[in-house]
Amino acid sequence: MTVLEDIVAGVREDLAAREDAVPLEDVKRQAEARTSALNAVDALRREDAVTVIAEVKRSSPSKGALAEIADPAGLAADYEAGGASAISVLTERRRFGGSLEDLAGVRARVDIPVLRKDFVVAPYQVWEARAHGADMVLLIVAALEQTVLTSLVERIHSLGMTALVEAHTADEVARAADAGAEVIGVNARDLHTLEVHRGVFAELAPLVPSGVVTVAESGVRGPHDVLEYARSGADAVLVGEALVTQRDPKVAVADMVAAGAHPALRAVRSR
Ligand SMILES: O=P(O)(O)OC[C@@H](O)[C@@H](O)c1c[nH]c2ccccc12
Repeated sequence: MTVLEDIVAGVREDLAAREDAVPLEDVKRQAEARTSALNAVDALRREDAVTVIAEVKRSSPSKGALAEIADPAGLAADYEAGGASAISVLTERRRFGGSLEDLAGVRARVDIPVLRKDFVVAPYQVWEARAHGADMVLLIVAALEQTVLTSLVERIHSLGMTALVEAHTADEVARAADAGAEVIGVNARDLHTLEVHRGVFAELAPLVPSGVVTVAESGVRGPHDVLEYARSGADAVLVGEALVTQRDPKVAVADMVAAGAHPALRAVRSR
């Protein structure tokens, strides 16, 4: 069993328990009571700069515990103040220490789009995301059959949200595009082995259809990596570990945002 398969098995067990506890009809009612989702595509695509999606993540399967994060909403507010364009909230419990409460708390605190970062395999989780205020939902191509992927993208879009569809190979980029993704993430981390190869982004970014927002995920250590991903064609970068482990996350985000707005990038981005 790969790491990804192991995580998804745990997610399915937790999902079954929630489905028993809260009927889908109730989740739908909560989702419908929410104000409309924010437009994540507009927030992430900027003519003149690479945008930063800052992540709330307590631990990870590769590194174990990263940060306590007693106040996820406060951390997200710091990210927003530092200039982040969106917030990613891990809601997976077993390996990442997250929850849907974290998501709702962050949503209540910031005015920028919020991503539910989890291993979404069923429509129930998409309704849950909206019920807890998500504007964006992550879908991992490697974890989903194509028909399921396509129907989840449609469900996310029909609820007014944006799907961030994550790929790690050329074939997965093609599948993400075929599924109707408006935002495609290239994850430098292989979720089967957890190895990070930053070069994967530069290799795959040219395969993302024009007009689709391109997100570079994982492995950003600081502003220089933001610049590097930007030069390789990223519209946005998604950063977790390098932010949650900083003493001053607001300053850390601001430094990355500044790197993404570097004047030298304008020439690259206008090509
Ligand atoms: O902490 P990093 O290396 O900055 O990575 C952030 C993000 O890309 C990573 O958390 C991630 C990317 N895809 C995922 C899928 C599930 C869980 C987590 C992830």
